[in-house]
Amino acid sequence: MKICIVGAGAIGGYLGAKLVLSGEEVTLIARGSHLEAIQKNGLKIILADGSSQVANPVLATSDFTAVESQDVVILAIKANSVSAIAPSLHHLYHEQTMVVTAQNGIPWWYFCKHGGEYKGTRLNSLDPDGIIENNIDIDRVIGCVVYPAAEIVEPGVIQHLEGERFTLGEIDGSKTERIQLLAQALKKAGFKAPVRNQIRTEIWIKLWGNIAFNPISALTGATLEAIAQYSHSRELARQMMLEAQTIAEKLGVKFGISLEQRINGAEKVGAHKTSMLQDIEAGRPTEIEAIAGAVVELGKLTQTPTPHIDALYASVKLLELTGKQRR
Ligand SMILES: NC(=O)C1=CN([C@@H]2O[C@H](COP(=O)(O)OP(=O)(O)OC[C@H]3O[C@@H](n4cnc5c(N)ncnc54)[C@H](OP(=O)(O)O)[C@@H]3O)[C@@H](O)[C@H]2O)C=CC1
Ligand SMILES: CC(C)(CO)C(=O)C(=O)O
Repeated sequence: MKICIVGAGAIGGYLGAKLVLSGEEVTLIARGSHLEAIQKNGLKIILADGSSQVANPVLATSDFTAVESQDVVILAIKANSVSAIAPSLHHLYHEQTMVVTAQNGIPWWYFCKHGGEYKGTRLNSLDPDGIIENNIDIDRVIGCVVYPAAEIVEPGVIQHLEGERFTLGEIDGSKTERIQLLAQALKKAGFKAPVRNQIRTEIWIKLWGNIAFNPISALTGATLEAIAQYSHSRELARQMMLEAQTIAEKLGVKFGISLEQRINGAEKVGAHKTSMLQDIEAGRPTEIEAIAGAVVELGKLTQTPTPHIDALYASVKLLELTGKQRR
């Protein structure tokens, strides 16, 4: 398959490198010193057991116009970067090209093909001007939930920490031939790629942890393990997660695991800095809108009070703002 990874960073780089090594025709879109290092030396992944491999893609570029049409485009840029690249994606399309959203948070397409009273609602926190919706035909979209944890440790080098699962789902829940082909390619590359008919449930289960742990870590500098083990921050996480659960249940989602199991799952990842904390430390914008802003918006839509999420959302937004002022 011809697969283009848009944003070959921590997750996209890990995914892309293993797909290259399994024999897929992979193009990587990256930029800056990371792109230069990939072009010069290939993309190196260091696996959790300390071993490493170098993958040489068909092409590594920052220029969307230099890429030929693809069977699969995997969006592995941060959720807050999608609107900037959406108008360039048409260069990568043929008629059947799939677009896989490999990101944390509520995706911009959440209410597309959804049914019920909120059918077709566009979330302003995610796609205020409709740029994404207008540039990514919804029939191309495949939902994806990212479970691995990884980091760019130096330009051209990705450290994989743990996790192999990329859960997939058509957004209307159907089991299509195209999604099975995609799942097969991911499995051949060594990933777990279950195909689910309720991808929004999977998205909420992942987000359940991110909505609490990512903002708390961004504000305090604490790791997942530390937040889960200190009783007051564990309780704060629980309150945020209860608010999110109430909203999700009003939208028809049924959580198959308990809140305590989800917190314990995050704790087991260990002394890991969340991606939001990594963004704050690097002075980058965060994914606060996809992870918390969208949930605040969904709270208003479903008339669900979200006082704990609101407080953390406001604080991370302020941190971003004052961070920018300091730079
Ligand atoms: N890292 C992790 O452990 C996990 C991440 N996730 C999720 O996965 C998604 C990807 O995160 P992650 O891999 O950490 O992010 P990274 O920042 O590591 O990777 C994204 C890459 O895309 C590049 N990029 C952004 N815009 C462009 C552009 N216009 N042209 C070329 N390159 C571009 C970035 O470059 P630059 O740095 O210059 O902006 C960066 O290298 C996020 O939604 C995240 O929440 C989910 C689970 C775990
Ligand atoms: C913490 C982790 C790896 C898993 O919950 C994550 O999703 C993030 O850092 O954003």
